[in-house]
Amino acid sequence: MSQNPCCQGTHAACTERFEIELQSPDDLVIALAGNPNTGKSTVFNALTGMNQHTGNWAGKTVGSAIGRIRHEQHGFTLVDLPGTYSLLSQSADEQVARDFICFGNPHATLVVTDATNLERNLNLALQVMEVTDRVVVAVNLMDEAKRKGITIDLAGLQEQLGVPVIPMTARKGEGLPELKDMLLKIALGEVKPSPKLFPYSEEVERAVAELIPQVEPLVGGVLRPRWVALRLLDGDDSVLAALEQYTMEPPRPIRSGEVVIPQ
Ligand SMILES: Nc1nc2c(ncn2[C@@H]2O[C@H](COP(=O)(O)OP(=O)(O)OP(=O)(O)O)[C@@H](O)[C@H]2O)c(=O)[nH]1
Ligand SMILES: [Mg+2]
Repeated sequence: MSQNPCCQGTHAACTERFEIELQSPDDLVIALAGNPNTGKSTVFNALTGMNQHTGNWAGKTVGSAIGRIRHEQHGFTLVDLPGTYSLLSQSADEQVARDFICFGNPHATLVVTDATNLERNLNLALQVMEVTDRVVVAVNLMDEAKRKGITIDLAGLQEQLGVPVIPMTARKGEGLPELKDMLLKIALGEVKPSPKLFPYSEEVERAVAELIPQVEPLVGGVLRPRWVALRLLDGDDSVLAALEQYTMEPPRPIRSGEVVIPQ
């Protein structure tokens, strides 16, 4: 099974940093990201039913939900991240989403998008694709798009992004079986997406190329040097602090803050 390089120890050690307890060390961890109001929680609830609980991120007031499912004899732990427009760590929500995708070592990240607002939503998807290859884009609210007369070239989108695109109407459960199958294939490494990263201006690309050799020894093996170089050019060095925080010995997990929703 493919692992992120940050997972030098066990996979559980990675998720413990986020106070997420895996039921089994073989659990496949899936992160759910997306802009606010795109139906993330609807997808999450449709997948997990009531088999979920809320968790609090260490030292943060931001809540998240953690759910478990079984699919094709594999256990999945799903982490519903706060809705964000970007991963640029300008808010606590964005920082939580960024940190989990970067350091929580999910086996796959699902980006839920709104079919009626795709252009704006793809911004986050493109940012996630800069951090990890293991991405699925769900185009949700397909019923709303149809109602508004919006048609989406799904095959063209998939081709241009280089990652699997799954159309969904989560409210009616449409697209869920296809989504589960794709998440499993990516988590097991049977499908290896090749995100097509969009080049920045010549000037930015030149600066990135100059920075990469300096960034690589600091972050190589854990984060993508290109992505870190882009963050530093943005004036955001919080990613380096996060790197230090999450690559230290994991703290002993405290789970007393978790609220279990009765089944
Ligand atoms: N028509 C339609 N509505 C949907 C669909 N999926 C979700 N919704 C509705 O969209 C609204 C937002 O859904 P949520 O699941 O709460 O969205 P979210 O992304 O979790 O929202 P935040 O957590 O607030 O960012 C709700 O009213 C859902 O019922 C869908 O496929 N079709
Ligand atoms: Mg939600």
